[in-house]
Amino acid sequence: MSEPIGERIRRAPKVLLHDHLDGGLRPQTIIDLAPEGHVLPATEADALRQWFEDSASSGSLERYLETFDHTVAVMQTADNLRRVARECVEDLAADGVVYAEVRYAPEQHLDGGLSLTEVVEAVRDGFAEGEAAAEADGSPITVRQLLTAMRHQARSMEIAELAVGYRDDGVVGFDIAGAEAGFPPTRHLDAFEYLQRENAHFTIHAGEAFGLPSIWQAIQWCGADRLGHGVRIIDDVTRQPDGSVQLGRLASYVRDKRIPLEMCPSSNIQTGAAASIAEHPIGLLKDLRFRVTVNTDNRLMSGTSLSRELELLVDAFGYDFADLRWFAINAMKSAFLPFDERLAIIDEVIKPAYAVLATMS
Ligand SMILES: O=c1[nH]cnc2c1ncn2[C@@H]1O[C@H](CO)[C@@H](O)[C@H]1O
Ligand SMILES: [Zn+2]
Repeated sequence: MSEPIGERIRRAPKVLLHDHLDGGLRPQTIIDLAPEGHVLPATEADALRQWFEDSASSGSLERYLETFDHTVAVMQTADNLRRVARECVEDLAADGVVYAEVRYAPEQHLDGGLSLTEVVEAVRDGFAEGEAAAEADGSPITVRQLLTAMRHQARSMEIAELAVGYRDDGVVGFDIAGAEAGFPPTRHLDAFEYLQRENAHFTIHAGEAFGLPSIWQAIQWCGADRLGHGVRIIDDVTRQPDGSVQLGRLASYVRDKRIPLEMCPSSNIQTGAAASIAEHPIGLLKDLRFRVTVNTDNRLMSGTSLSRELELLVDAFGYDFADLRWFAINAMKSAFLPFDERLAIIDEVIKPAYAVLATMS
């Protein structure tokens, strides 16, 4: 009997560039670690899991982000951060992810008295523990940190400096996240200019809850290497009555320069950035050969995994393992890991595994 498609997708090596540490906790861990006096919306794991998914599905990014109060609250000590980081790596490895960049905002983890460097080191240690456990378990994975600054706050320069300070110690890049409307990327221009002078890498959440101006600023003012979501680039793509497709100047630039789009289908449906998986712009953008990658965003809030996101796309667009290989290689090419390490994963892990999978389809 042939193996179910979902199981084959899970076993295929996958690459994840956009996953929030504070958006991927196990419900039981939240219950275990909730501090005295913090009232959770549910005290049983399945009910809590459901609450996150329901509450994050309002159609508004702002309301979606409110759910993070309950995850960030349990990530305020070094022990807790280490556990959450270790479990994150274990969960990704079990899902067949071989390389991941996991992001979080260090400035949101200081309420228990930790310093910014203590936060980064606790996550680093948890990732290392998770990598060791996955290796022992026969599912090796490499995980690196992206440090996020919250776009409504004013600590981006400090967080950019932190990212550069830890660039040889598990941190490969920088990001800004949070409510997009009203908080344009140029608000943090000094941080982006600093990172460019330091030859450092960064991605920017843009084109999710706000449209083309946000994407344009992220690329042309701030110099983003990648776009977090970037889904609204579709507003600069026009289908003519004869069925042909025309790209505007910005969309052309993004495609010509091979700027990676970190697309997160389920998350986009929950925040209203896309109507359904079948109508998600990823279908057309992939056909047009944009540098598309597939991501989870927040596994807890979306009740998802990278395998599940891919399976949804397989169902909606009829993708096969050649397409999944293309996504994995696109993502690995777009990673902030040094080139030689990226190449090693592509040549030694991804290509051999998909060569076997292709013969099975
Ligand atoms: O899709 C998103 N768009 C914008 N911000 C987000 C998204 N998902 C999570 N965060 C924000 O990023 C912080 C650090 O991980 C989270 O606390 C959340 O506020
Ligand atoms: Zn995100």
